[in-house]
Amino acid sequence: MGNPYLSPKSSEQLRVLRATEPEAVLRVSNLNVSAGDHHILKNINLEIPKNRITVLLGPSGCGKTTLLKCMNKLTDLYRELKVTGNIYIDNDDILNTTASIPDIRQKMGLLSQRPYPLPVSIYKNVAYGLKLKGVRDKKLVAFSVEKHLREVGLWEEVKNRLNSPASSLSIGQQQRLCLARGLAVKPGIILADEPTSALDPTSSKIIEDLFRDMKKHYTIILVTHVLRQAIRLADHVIFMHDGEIIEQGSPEELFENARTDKLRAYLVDGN
Ligand SMILES: Nc1ncnc2c1ncn2[C@@H]1O[C@H](COP(=O)(O)OP(=O)(O)OP(=O)(O)O)[C@@H](O)[C@H]1O
Repeated sequence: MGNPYLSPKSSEQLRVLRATEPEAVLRVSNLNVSAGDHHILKNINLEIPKNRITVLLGPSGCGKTTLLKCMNKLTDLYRELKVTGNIYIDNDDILNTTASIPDIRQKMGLLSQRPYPLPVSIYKNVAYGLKLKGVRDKKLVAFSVEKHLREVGLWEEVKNRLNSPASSLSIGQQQRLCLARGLAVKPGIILADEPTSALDPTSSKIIEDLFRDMKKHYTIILVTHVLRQAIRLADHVIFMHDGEIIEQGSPEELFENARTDKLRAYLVDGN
């Protein structure tokens, strides 16, 4: 029996909505991060839907990168950071698990603001990811290198110079090479921290188009403070301010029907 307060139509709409809602691949529960007296992340609770682009949006210093760092345990590198709470990936709480850090990180590809290719050839950059996965068969490595370079739209541009140093590529190409390297370890989730901020408009568009295409196979969590990029790409939006989640939901809910003054102000002037 349906809820008597809902009209039959909205009850049906809800049923359809629930049936089509993607499952969550990552769940954050009561996450707090502090450095001394500075409470950087304040009781964060969220779910990341599978095969969607989730955009973490908010003014500079609100904690977006720190949240991303918690998700692949990069916070372990900063002894001054105290992290408490739970982050569930595949029902395993990565903040309180016995799984090794490499095992956890293999589930996630990380794309940072600037590309950091390894100081080796284009080929070896992608092969490195496969090596990490334990792939030794040379034919299989060659097949996979091509596959992942194709996946990021780089194959045609580099197929005749695979042994050239990665540093000989343009910054936009290097960013796609880093993405290919990350994809080679078969992550389910891509963490992207302002991945187009160092790129020219053409290279940025290539990355944006890739993300739209990649969400068929991957879950993407994208940090950006470029509002137009968020509007172009987001399926799900999390708006943060001063270490807190202020609003989260669909782009329509946040961009067209903001409920809080903080989000409304941000949408007007980005602050
Ligand atoms: N290791 C650290 N030690 C002390 N403070 C830190 C540390 N890491 C981050 N912070 C502080 O936490 C706050 C959030 O930083 P964070 O980089 O997560 O913000 P952000 O929203 O990603 O900012 P931006 O958009 O400018 O990159 C900032 O005030 C920052 O100075």
